[in-house]
Amino acid sequence: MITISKDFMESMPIALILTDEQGNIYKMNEAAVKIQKSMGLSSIHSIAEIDPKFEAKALEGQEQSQWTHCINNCLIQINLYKVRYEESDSYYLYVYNQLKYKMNEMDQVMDFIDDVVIIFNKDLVLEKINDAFQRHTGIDGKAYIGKSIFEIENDNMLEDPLAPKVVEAKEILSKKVKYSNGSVLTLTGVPILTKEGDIKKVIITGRDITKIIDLEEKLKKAENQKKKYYTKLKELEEYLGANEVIYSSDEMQKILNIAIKASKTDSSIFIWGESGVGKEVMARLIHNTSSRKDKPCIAINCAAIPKELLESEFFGYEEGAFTGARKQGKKGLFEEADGGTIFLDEIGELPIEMQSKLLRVIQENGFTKVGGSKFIPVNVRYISATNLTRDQLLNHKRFRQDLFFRLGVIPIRILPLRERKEDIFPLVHHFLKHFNYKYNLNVSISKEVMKHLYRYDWPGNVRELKNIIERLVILAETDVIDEEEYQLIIKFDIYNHDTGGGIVNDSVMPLKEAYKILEENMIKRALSEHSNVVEAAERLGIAPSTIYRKIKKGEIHLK
Ligand SMILES: Nc1ncnc2c1ncn2[C@@H]1O[C@H](COP(=O)(O)OP(=O)(O)OP(=O)(O)O)[C@@H](O)[C@H]1O
Repeated sequence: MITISKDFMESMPIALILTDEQGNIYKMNEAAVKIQKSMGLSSIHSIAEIDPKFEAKALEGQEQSQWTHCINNCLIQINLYKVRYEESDSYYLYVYNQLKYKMNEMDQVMDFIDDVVIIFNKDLVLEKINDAFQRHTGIDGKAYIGKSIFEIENDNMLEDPLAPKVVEAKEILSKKVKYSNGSVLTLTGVPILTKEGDIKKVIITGRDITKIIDLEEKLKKAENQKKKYYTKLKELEEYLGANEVIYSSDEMQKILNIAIKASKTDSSIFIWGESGVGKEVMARLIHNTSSRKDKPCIAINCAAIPKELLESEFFGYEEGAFTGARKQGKKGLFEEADGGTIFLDEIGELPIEMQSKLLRVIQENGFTKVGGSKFIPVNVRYISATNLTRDQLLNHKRFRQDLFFRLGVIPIRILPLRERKEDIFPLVHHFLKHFNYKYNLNVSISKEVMKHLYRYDWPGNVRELKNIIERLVILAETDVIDEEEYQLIIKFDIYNHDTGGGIVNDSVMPLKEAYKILEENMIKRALSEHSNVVEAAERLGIAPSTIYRKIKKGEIHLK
């Protein structure tokens, strides 16, 4: 152990600090006081106040060691010795040697960058490394400045290091490195060559991709989950029969036989039937059993689209076709349905001008967009539906015969529910299962209630039955609905389920309810006095789509 004197301490131009084993400062020379002041510290008592890391070195009992560190942008080399001072007990002597190297503007800029920058000289001695390295990896890279890459051990940064490979290959190389703090960086090493083609420097840049990897993993998990949910959904669909046509009557069996046969061809199909009998359900079944099942089935409610928008909705429009048009133009429903099926619901409400245009599309197997001149070929199967009678549709000159013959190659008539009462029983069970599952309940109905449902006329057909079952499931107070509870729940219905259709409105009731009844009455009267919804709506001063919406929502029951 060397012995140092007071004179030696004072005469040395480099900073010297003496501490005891715990790092408590015993003596500092003038140069050390300068460093202390430059750090903005008025007085220091422990070496840990300069940097806790130094104290750790002494505590490790290192007798002699050397390391470099950055203080105030200056690179300091520190030597630690165990010494005897003036013949007294042993002390630790910290010798601070400020290296010539001083952080310049470039280094400060480097420290601002979020990506890692590491620079090695031609001999692979670490010249510069920015703060980002420590931020991302938790490793104090600056402590290794001045050391050769081969001297630096014990951290992942240099395990199988990239720089020697770049020197060898003299080309840009990349690799992914995982650090002990869990971060993953992609490092890219670029060789800087002299004119002669020798290595001058190696610059390594690194980007923290931990978040990207996390996201990738999350995405993978989400994809797997999506697959699982999709399978579950399919199972559920099967369980709940979401796409199923429920029936047990011979009449419905015959209708289905025709529909399935028809689905194997590309012929147009025309479905007749009262509102809510299941025309759309049938159309989807035909599409799903046809060879077009993997292509879209686009349903268009001809009465719900405002007259002025029909053409652009059907065929789309070109850029700038009219004021208010979308800049990039728009695909029409026909283009969307290409290869698949178009279901033209409420076809009887299609204005006469659109009927001519539709006829042309069917004849030419293609169309031009609004404002366009290019012919767009289209291959679709047409399924049309109406709740008008044949007489209402054809005998009032509202529908073109030629179009009807084109659309109605195969006619299918779905009977109202009251004419196929055997279907009521399976439908009730199907909807009970469906809504019990949906609302997580376990409601069933008594035999007496089933008798009521069977006796009832169902002017709103399957849609009305579905609505009633949903209401029973939601409002039931007990698990098995008996007659008394049924009457209570049904009491507020605008239809009297026992008589099969009379309006109950002879008692005082909330005005909202009364208004609903009046509204339904008026709409029904208008519909019975006019041959189609458009005329009825005109008379009532409302849009045809409002009537259709109310029918769909079960607010209007048609008989
Ligand atoms: N046979 C059936 N099996 C299962 N659900 C059915 C059946 N028939 C109809 N539904 C259900 O009843 C409701 C009405 O059916 P859909 O919309 O197909 O009737 P629609 O005749 O097309 O009515 P609208 O003429 O008002 O358009 C839908 O919720 C449908 O799922």
